[in-house]
Amino acid sequence: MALKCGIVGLPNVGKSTLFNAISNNKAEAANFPFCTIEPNVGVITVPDERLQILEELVNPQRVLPTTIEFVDIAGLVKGASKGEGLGNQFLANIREVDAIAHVVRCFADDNIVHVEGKVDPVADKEVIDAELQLKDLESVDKKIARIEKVAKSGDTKAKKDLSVLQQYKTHLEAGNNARTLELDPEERKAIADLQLLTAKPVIYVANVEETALPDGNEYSNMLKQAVKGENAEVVVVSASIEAQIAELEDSEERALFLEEYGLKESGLNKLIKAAYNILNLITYFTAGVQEVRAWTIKKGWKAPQAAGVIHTDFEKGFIKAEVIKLENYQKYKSEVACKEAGKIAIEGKEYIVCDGDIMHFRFNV
Ligand SMILES: Nc1ncnc2c1ncn2[C@@H]1O[C@H](COP(=O)(O)OP(=O)(O)OP(=O)(O)O)[C@@H](O)[C@H]1O
Ligand SMILES: [Mg+2]
Repeated sequence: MALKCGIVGLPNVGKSTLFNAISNNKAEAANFPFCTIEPNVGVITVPDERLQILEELVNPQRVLPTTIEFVDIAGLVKGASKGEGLGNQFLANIREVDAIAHVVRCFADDNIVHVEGKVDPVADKEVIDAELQLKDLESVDKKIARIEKVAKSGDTKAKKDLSVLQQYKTHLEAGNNARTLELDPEERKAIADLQLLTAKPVIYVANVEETALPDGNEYSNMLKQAVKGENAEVVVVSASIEAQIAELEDSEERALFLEEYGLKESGLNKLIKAAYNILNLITYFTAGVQEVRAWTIKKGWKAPQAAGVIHTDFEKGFIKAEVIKLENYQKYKSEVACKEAGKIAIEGKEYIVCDGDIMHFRFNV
């Protein structure tokens, strides 16, 4: 389950700087399978301190963190929904991602050209939003046209869908993002096939100058204020600082560097955490002498579905799962000791996997 996060924003706001910082990390952490993919996609490992805990206890041959893909998408300009700039291609790229990291310029630096002539994070965000909303309106209108007749003929499902679509239309036309329309999940199914761009979860990345760290500046505060009602996260980073952090090989050096700027963690870490949070993702682990590994699943997934991310056979032939809680593993130090202490739970098909569970699946093929 490779999670994709698209980096979106106006031109020249720091998207590539951020992406390059992220890609550098990829070079440092080459420890994952299938690392060669298209150049505008960076696969990065998700930092997780629990992996170190397990590594010390299990002493495996290798440790494999889970990964996230970041996609550097071309800058968007006014009129993109009508094909300006890279227009449609760019929007198709966004369609494919699970979440959007919307980079907003929050640094004042006269040397860096701003496409709109002045730094105004709220207006900038609205330019991007408006383009995405126009594209979404197009999708909604198309579907309305498609089902209108059926609805008129009395088909109940089409009638219901039509009413939901019309609500989205009104909402989008009023300059709102689809994600802020409050409907129940059942109703929302009417737009599921449309993959609306403004329905995707979003993280706003307030790109500030380094002197504004760690808490941000007047611009990032304006942005935070403006997106309050959106159920979105705002992460304050300085892309230029991230690039410098990425160049440091040594983890101690990095820690010192972060401390210097009053940061507890890198912006990249903050971004990853925000993405996990907004996408409702959790991590479980497998731990054996050959390999300790982290796996990403959605909150609420049952054991067979969770097993399926390792291999489809695990899901199809699922028999049961043996589950150890991390705190028990830490306390008893080994699987054998956990077993003796009665701390391995045998779970069936209905078990809902929890964040941090150490799983061992039994299956037959
Ligand atoms: N936090 C920051 N403070 C100061 N300057 C920055 C900051 N972040 C980025 N910059 C500078 O802004 C300029 C534009 O950055 P970058 O090329 O990453 O933008 P972009 O969003 O990728 O643009 P495009 O959409 O055109 O590809 C660069 O000169 C970069 O060094
Ligand atoms: Mg760029």
